[in-house]
Amino acid sequence: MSAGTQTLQKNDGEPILSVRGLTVGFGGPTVLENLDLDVYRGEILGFVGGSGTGKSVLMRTVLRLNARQAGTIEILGKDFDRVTYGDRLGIDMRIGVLFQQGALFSGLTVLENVQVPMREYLNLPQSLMDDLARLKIELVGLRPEAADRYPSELSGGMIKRAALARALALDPDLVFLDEPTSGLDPIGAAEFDELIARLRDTLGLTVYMVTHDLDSLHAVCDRIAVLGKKRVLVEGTLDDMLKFDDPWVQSYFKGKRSRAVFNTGEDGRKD
Ligand SMILES: Nc1ncnc2c1ncn2[C@@H]1O[C@H](COP(=O)(O)OP(=O)(O)OP(=O)(O)O)[C@@H](O)[C@H]1O
Repeated sequence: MSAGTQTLQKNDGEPILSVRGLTVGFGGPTVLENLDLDVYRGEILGFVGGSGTGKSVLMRTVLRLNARQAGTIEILGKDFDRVTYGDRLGIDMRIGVLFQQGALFSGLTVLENVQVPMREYLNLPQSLMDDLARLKIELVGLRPEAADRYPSELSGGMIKRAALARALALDPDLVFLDEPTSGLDPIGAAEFDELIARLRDTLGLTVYMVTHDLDSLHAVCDRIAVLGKKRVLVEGTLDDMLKFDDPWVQSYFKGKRSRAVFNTGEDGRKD
């Protein structure tokens, strides 16, 4: 770990993702600098930070969609810089992603959307892909009829569920969720949180969730990581956040809204 990141809660589990000394920029000032982060197998990690701090850049870099200037990324036990083409394919198949707006293909039905990763990576008969896709659709709590609908015919909550079904198409070990509850009403958001927790428990998923949603952090996240000053300022439990001496972290976790969600007093203690 570089000196800048504080890990207040020691976690003896196995990291499924380990980032060290990561620096990313786009020609101007760097967006991320000397960033360290660990995500442990089986956990739900909530990733927070102010707007524009680089949460999406980090996620995209870990997904190899952005270049990096420095640093190492080890994912599912493989160092990015030392992987063969075959390793990369293997890694990609074990990672699922839910982008912020769902990013479904508008010209494809839900069933066809869920089958996109299957077509890309597997060579299966159509009837088997149909069965598998219907299973995933059921798994995320959509009714069977939703399979034949187009994205424009779905509500916001159904789009998120369909996108999650697609992210789960290849039975991944690790899923990245970019603000999964944004745009959902509080009931829809709470149901989605429950779904994430259930999938983690039943499928043994590891979940990396970028979120602004205090309810989600409280309800389902085992640990939280905070991005600020171009790096992960602190990783740990909610209690660790409440104790961490940084103005942004303090106002985020001890502000009026947080106090209502986390049931803490102004001093951060549980009421
Ligand atoms: N491809 C790119 N080229 C140039 N600058 C970029 C690129 N992608 C992101 N940035 C810049 O990186 C910074 C971080 O952006 P990013 O989208 O990661 O923030 P964020 O933390 O996800 O914000 P939000 O919570 O608002 O979504 C921003 O200043 C953005 O303009």
